[in-house]
Amino acid sequence: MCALNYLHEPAILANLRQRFFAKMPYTYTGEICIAVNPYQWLDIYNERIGAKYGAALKKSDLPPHPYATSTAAFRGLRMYSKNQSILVSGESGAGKTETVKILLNHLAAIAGGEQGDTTIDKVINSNPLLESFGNAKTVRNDNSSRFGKFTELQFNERCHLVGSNINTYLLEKSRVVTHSRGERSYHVFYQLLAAPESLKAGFRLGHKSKADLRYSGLGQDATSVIEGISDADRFTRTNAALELIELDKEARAQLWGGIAAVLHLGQVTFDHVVVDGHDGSSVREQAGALSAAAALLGVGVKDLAKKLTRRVITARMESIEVLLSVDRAAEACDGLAKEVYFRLFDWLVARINQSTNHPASAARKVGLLDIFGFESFAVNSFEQFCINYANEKLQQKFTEDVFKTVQVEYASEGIAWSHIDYKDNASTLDLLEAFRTGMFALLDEEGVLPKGSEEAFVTKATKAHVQHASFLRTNKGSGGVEFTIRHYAGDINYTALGWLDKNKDTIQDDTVAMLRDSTCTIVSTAFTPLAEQESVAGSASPAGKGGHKRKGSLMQESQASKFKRQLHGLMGAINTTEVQYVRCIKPNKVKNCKHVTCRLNECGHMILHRARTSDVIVRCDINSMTHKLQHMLPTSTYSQPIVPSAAQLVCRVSNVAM
Ligand SMILES: Nc1ncnc2c1ncn2[C@@H]1O[C@H](COP(=O)(O)OP(=O)(O)OP(=O)(O)O)[C@@H](O)[C@H]1O
Repeated sequence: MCALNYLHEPAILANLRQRFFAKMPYTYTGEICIAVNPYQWLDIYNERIGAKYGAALKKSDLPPHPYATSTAAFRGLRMYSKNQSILVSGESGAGKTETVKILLNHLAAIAGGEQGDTTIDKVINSNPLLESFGNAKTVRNDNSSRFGKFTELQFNERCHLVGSNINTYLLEKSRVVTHSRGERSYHVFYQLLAAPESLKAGFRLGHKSKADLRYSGLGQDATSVIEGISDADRFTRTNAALELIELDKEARAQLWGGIAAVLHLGQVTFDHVVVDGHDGSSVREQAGALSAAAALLGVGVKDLAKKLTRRVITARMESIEVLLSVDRAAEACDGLAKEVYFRLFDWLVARINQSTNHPASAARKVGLLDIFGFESFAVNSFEQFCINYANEKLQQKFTEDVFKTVQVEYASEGIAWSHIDYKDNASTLDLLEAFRTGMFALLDEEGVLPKGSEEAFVTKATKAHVQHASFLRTNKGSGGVEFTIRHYAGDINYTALGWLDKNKDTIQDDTVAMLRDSTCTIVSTAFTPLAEQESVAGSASPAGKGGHKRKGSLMQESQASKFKRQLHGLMGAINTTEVQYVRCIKPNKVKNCKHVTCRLNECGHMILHRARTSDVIVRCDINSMTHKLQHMLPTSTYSQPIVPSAAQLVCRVSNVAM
């Protein structure tokens, strides 16, 4: 990119586009590797090519490739004993997860393992295993990771790969109970339902298919099948991977039992009842869904029914039971299903770590970050707020690394340089995370008030930040719960509806206690606070060696505080390392290799546009538009501007040779 005659947006786009069609998906911008998802498996990932990159003396000797990034990280490790991180970013479907796998496989190949050690196999196979539990089909990606992941690869003194430790972030809980049309829930549900009938019968799912069950059957149509993937085959693969991380038959049965229990919870329905003159609800136990869920979770059926239809409120040392309406009971049931799934996922991550994490032999580390990109939807909720906060943090790190350090270095070495103007997002971050007055703190504060509301949260935030350049109150609709944050990548309008509940998002303490006392070891461990697990580390307890922290609900940490804490931990870990960047770009929305439609936004971020095959939509500065288009596409004709605005212009360019 740096070798281009004109380094401006259209030239960057044209370069990437040309290379994409020439089957060269990778391009360097300085040290950064830009990866345009090729949407076809090119013959550029194999041992021979990997070895060539591993042995290359100079990066420029070979075409751009993520292998060069992993090689640079490995060299930093071996020659300078410096821990490394590779941060892979991009929007959903841009290719982050596949890129991380390419990097991981290459690092494993060039480092090698100790003779007879099966750790490398476990480390590599833990990826598809986690994908089964944490990935789902979405409209944007057939295998979309619904969580963030930081994998620390551990190397010994001889730089052999000896272990790994995974930290995960923000699993999308809501997907367990609902998903949009054309999407699916987590892969494991479909894998279990495609398992042999004899096995399914053991989980009381005999002759049940995905369409028969509420959680897996939502929005069923032709798109709920993933092209080229057999759920039955994947079930076998997932089981083999569970075996590889040393989960015995009993533990595997318990884990699948937990997944089946979630599906059964989705089938539980409630009837209206009157108890002592008060309205309440009771479980309609026709199809045996509740008893199946209770048996698989290892709890009493009466106890479970009670937890779903009543709530215990403690005030001034006194506990009273409140009956739940049919709607509230159904919500409690969905809440339980989400929490069980979330805790099982967390348990699995810890179990993988138990099998692969060898901190005592880890002299050095390479961290691989695969985290959700910036999100902007028609309605942006709490999840987008957290995700975009994470992206602000990473952007700050990126800015510091790329611009600040270069400037400081140049100045200290007395090299003449012209001032580089870049957007510093420190004040936006302050708005979000400041102690007491930051948006997260205000949300937490509102959440503990007896009569707290989202409207009051937005009103308080407006009062506190009315002067802040990155905060805008949006006064339209939604009962005063809208506000806008001026992020580095653009303005995002948030709707705070339901945020107080989402921020708590825990089930009742007495329900946690019931599951902690489960006769099923995995369920019981999953609901036991980490500190307690450590003192009773048993065969199904992953706490012994895992670096994964799990908190008991009794600690009542809000989701926002937990995510903030995790993110600070992540940034702390990254800050102690030398960082390499891979920026992934999605070339089109139709997930194919013959199409590219993209634009850069004001901050230089690639954004998609739906367009006809022969169209390219270009967004650029109004003043230099003509010059840029002519430079970029000299043989094409372009139409009159279709969306003029003060600062920008979007126009459609036709007749572009493919
Ligand atoms: N290097 C590659 N070669 C060929 N196809 C690829 C490559 N990278 C990604 N793909 C294709 O793109 C799809 C989406 O990639 P991937 O799952 O890595 O995206 P992602 O950025 O991790 O998305 P999400 O944020 O939704 O998890 C893959 O399932 C695969 O079909």
